[in-house]
Amino acid sequence: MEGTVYKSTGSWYTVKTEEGIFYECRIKGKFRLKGIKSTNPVSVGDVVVFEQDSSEDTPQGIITEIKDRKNYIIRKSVNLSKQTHIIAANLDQVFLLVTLNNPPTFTSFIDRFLVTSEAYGIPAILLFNKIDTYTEEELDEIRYLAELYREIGYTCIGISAKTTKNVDKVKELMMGKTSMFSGHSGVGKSTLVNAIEPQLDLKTKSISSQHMQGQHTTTFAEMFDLDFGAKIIDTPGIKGFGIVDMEKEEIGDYFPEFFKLKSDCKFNNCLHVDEPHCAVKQALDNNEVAWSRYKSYVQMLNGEQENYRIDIYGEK
Ligand SMILES: Nc1nc2c(ncn2[C@@H]2O[C@H](COP(=O)(O)OP(=O)(O)OP(=O)(O)O)[C@@H](O)[C@H]2O)c(=O)[nH]1
Ligand SMILES: [Zn+2]
Repeated sequence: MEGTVYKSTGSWYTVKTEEGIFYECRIKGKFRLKGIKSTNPVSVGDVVVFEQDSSEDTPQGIITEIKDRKNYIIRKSVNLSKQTHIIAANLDQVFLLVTLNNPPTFTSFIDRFLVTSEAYGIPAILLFNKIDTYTEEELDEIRYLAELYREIGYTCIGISAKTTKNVDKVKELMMGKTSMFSGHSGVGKSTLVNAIEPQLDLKTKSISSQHMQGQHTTTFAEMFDLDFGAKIIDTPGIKGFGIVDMEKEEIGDYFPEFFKLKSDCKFNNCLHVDEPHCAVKQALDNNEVAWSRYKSYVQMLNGEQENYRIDIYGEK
């Protein structure tokens, strides 16, 4: 039988079949996954093959195979430094909630998030939340940012989770897909999920309480079916989008507007810093590339671990 993992609690996995039946499954033996040392072989969002265990009253099964993932997000395991924990797999898209203030979301954070999503291969959408609270000046800033990121190719929507302004547009984008919401604490993730599906009572609040963070508690992601034919993956206690180790030469490739120009740089391994005849720097001088983006890029390039390798889960 085949199904999708909706929940994992360490040794048991809740798997839903296409017929809509939930099975509690375990893993037989050890799964080796190419290239990643993971503390959990199977994660929420995985499509798995399992054998039904007919000896039990409640539907149970044994997972025998994991189908290839189209993508996955990870976090470093806290105590086992070389190990990673796969938080979720097979996401169709991720929404980043952004607010200008309360809390402030800086472009460096947005850019780091977008680079990570590019590296993961997960399309990202920017939701500028709390538009009901902004002054005309602040709205101008939002419009400026939205235009900047639209130009690069990212979908941007101004919303109010509180008044439900444009929440229907978010739902439209979610239909038929598996999504995740990210953003700093207080940007309105729970409020938005509530506006989208009031019946759904996410545990985000209780589990993500501050004292749990930073400890080596394992956070269990969970997938939920929404009434209008969408799925969301909730990751209690996880605010960010994880870590991707990347080489300096790769970083520029995850800035889509830089990547487009790269073939016009004189050197094919151009880092767009001091090299002569660099198309990115040229575009920057012509105001065709945003300074804030270039600044984020240089920050990430200059590598200080905290700039891009930082584990932004549970960030404060
Ligand atoms: N005015 C206004 N307030 C909002 C909006 N969205 C959320 N809020 C408020 O912002 C505060 C934080 O919202 P939450 O939904 O708890 O934020 P969160 O992102 O889930 O926060 P964490 O659970 O800490 O990650 C709450 O007081 C909400 O009522 C909005 O669109 N407009
Ligand atoms: Zn260059």
